[in-house]
Amino acid sequence: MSRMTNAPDIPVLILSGGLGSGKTTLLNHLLLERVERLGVIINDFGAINVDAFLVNSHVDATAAISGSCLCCIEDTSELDDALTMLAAADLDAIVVEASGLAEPGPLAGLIAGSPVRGVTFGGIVQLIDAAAWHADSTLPGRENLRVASLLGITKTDRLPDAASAAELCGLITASAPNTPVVEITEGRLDASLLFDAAADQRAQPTLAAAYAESLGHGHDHEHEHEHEHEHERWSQVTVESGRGVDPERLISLLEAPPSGVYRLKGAVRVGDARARWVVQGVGGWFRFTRDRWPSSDPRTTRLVAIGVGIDTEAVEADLHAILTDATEITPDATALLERHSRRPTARPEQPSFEFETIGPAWWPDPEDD
Ligand SMILES: Nc1nc2c(ncn2[C@@H]2O[C@H](COP(=O)(O)OP(=O)(O)OP(=O)(O)O)[C@@H](O)[C@H]2O)c(=O)[nH]1
Repeated sequence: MSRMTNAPDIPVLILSGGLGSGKTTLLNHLLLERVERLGVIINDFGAINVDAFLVNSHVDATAAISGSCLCCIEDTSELDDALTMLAAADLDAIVVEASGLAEPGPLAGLIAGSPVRGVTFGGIVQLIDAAAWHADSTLPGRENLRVASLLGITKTDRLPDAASAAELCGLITASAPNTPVVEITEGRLDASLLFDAAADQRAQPTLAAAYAESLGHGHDHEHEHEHEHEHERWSQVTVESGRGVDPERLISLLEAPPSGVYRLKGAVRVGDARARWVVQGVGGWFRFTRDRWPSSDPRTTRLVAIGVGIDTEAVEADLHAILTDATEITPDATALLERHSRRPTARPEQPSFEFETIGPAWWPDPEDD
């Protein structure tokens, strides 16, 4: 349905947070709840937009921008086109899922200064991965925290105790005293908090407007990038194939990812099985869940590995080495898959299984946990 001409501007919310911090999980939760008519723009750093394939099919309207972080695109026409397309749809809100390497401030500046009619900047929800913080004590920079309208701490279930969660919350609040902080487990956020943040954002001038001003957005499409890009150190390797994967080799890759690889994600086919196997590796953990291929997808295996200082040729060879043309799955392989996976469940008390990897030095020493 197209939008009435006198309808209010659609708020555009930015969902940001480090690699694997839980953005897609939260977005899928919002889409499943179906409390609002949502449009989404999914930005992924990889050449293949794996996230676009992992976002729930209940989305009302969607656009994907791949291959770079939105915060550092020089030509904003792809973003403007996506916003123009979504602005014409009958939506309550648009969520931009930023890549895990994007900087929220400049991205907010892009949205706040966008010349597209019918949309308005609706705030930033910034996720902080408690497990990543516990592993290496790093937090997003103060500016990244302060520009957010809502801060969400994810994966507190992986912290050793409640005191660690309180310590993390205290550190965040010290950096951004005026920003509400909530815990979000397995993506379960009360959607009204998100949309209230958007409403507040519209009611008052924000840091985003200052970013828009400093970037010169709204005046022309080409702009200088003065902010430092943390992600220049990161590289990615993708594989996309009509072939399936060998379960044993896949599990071995997840258990011991190539050196420097922090994030490994995608969806794979195993033999001729009709199930889709979603692969999620973050830091020292991996998850492996079975769901269904969307009807629009011809069961294509897609994997992306992202890391620092990785030997991209070697990683590409490692990803290709798990592919196979075999259509039969042996009983042993089936048992292996079953042992490592759980069907996704709507019941919060039954989260899907997670496994700790025996990965390289990047990973926290299990003894430290
Ligand atoms: N234990 C635990 N795992 C979580 C939680 N939220 C998300 N995860 C898992 O974290 C992994 C990464 O989640 P995603 O939602 O894909 O993270 P993302 O931020 O979209 O990842 P990128 O787009 O690659 O940056 C998945 O295996 C999720 O199931 C949580 O609260 N607790």
